[in-house]
Amino acid sequence: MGIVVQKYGGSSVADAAGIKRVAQRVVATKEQGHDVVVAVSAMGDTTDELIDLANKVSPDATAHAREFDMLLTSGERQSMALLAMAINDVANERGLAYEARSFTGSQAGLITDAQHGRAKILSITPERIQAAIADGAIAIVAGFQGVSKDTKDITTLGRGGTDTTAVALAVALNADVCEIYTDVDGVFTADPRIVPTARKLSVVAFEEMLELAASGAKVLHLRSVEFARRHSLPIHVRSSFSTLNGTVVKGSIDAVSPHGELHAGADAGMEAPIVAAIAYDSSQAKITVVNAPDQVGAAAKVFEIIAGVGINVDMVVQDSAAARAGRTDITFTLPRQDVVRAKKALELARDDLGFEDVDAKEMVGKVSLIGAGLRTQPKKIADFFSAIAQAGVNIQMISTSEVRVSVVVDDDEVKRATEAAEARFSDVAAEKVSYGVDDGADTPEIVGVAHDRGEAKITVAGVTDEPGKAARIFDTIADNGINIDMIVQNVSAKETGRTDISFTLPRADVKKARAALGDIQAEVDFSDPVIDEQVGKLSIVGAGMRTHPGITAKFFAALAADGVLIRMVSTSEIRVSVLVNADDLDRAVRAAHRAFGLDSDVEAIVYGGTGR
Ligand SMILES: Nc1ncnc2c1ncn2[C@@H]1O[C@H](COP(=O)(O)OP(=O)(O)O)[C@@H](O)[C@H]1O
Ligand SMILES: N[C@@H](CC(=O)OP(=O)(O)O)C(=O)O
Repeated sequence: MGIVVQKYGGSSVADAAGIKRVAQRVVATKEQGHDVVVAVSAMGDTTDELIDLANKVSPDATAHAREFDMLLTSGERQSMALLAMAINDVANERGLAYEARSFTGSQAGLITDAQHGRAKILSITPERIQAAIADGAIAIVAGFQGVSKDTKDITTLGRGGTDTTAVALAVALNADVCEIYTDVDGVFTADPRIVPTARKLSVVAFEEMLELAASGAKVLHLRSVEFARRHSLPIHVRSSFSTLNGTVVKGSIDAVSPHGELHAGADAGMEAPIVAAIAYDSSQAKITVVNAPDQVGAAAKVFEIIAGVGINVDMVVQDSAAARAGRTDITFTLPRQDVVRAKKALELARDDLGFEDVDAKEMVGKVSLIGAGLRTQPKKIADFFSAIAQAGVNIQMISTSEVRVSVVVDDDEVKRATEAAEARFSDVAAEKVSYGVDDGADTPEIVGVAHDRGEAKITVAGVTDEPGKAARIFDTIADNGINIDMIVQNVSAKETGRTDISFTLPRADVKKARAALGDIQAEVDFSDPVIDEQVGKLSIVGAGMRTHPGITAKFFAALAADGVLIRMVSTSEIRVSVLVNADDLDRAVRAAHRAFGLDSDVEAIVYGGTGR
């Protein structure tokens, strides 16, 4: 039989009893005749405790990047050695003729770049693991760490990175399957700690799992899903505390995947971002509801009206404009043939909704960069914006996802923008995409709800609305190694010719972003950035939203009914994300889950972990 790679998270090896339980499981797999390789995380909350300790010793501990990584990797050294001992005890007791051997990431051949705290895997040379397997041994590999190709220093892949270690090893060793063992029975329709009535999903497509992971469902590390998708390796997420089958992550939501291969060039590194295609679509229109009251339920009403006339919206952006307290603009794109009907329906409701105007632009188009690993490597996104800016094309709207970055531009500029992007990414070709994929009647509206408490929002207000400004801002952010998440560029304040650009980013990067923006403030010319750290992000995800109209309306109405104010909206093809006040987040997650009929009658079991 073939190789099985298993990953055990911190919650599965939280104490001595947990380690012994996992050892039994590993041996049981070996006894079934498989070669077994295990990636293991640090015990329980050890990594958090090490971080707390470092912060007590040194006020700016992360600034000592090399030593910080050296410290954190010690957590995995403990658990790998202890697990190997426990397995060897089980083997001795049973008179089995094999042993377990532990290896650090470096010994396992995990070669990374030199970015401490967020190193990317460049290659894996697993000779020692292969030799151990050839000896009949069980190899235990320390999670979330490697060694830099250039500096030879020890690096970490980022929090939660052991999932990525496991998947990368599975790919390098040509394993049959990668099993991720955790403290819940699989991937659920929402975090079972927040929504006890969440249901376990039996299968999830890669793109849906990417969006869930990118939106905060920490059951899988985002990069592990990206890795598995590139190499078509199924991941089985299951509990180490039960014998139930879990969730298999596999397959694509598209019968036809984006053309171009999802493989990077030879030396690009195993996690290098890939641009598979530039896609364009000139059949779009755009509507802005100008100066709507910024209050609970306003966005819901807009999309209820649109859904009421059977129109399916595509991109949606909303941001509470910093300059006009109490007012907001809501912009969305829709098929061109529906624009007159949508405008009429909205105008009939003007008094009820209290907005100032409906601004309809019939002739817009969308240009998209499609690929892999885009969000965790922001340089490609910045490159895309700058190619379009250099062609003199103004970006009117932006939406980003794990697998796609889209911009809306004037219809007569679609060609120029597409050609510029194609030239920048010269090894890919452009394709016209058609929407309205036939998913079949039984596709669920959404597969799940995810939330994220780790983000902050920055608004750069008063930016001159001309080509190149967004590119310059995001270039600077990318140069500082900050991954941006939601990006909303408002089309507001027509009279001033200035626009607001808001984005969300990991809260831990706020300081760095503030400094980076300070450096270009005079040159790009914008007001002081407004920073809000008391926010939470809520996302609904599912391929079904491409074909079921009214998903946005239903989502927003559920939030409004629970009194949740929507602070910012951004969408991708298969996700709608909103930013809400941090205090509203848990309530909002439950309201959305209920509204889409995802609640189950039985309570989900959380076997361990502290949820930290
Ligand atoms: N959609 C989801 N499905 C399952 N678990 C989720 C989901 N979203 C968030 N989680 C959380 O992910 C946790 C498992 O991830 P993590 O704490 O990193 O575990 P481990 O210690 O195994 O690495 C679960 O306990 C659960 O609270
Ligand atoms: N111990 C590391 C790596 C990891 O992947 O942990 P876990 O599998 O317990 O989420 C962390 O806490 O980030």
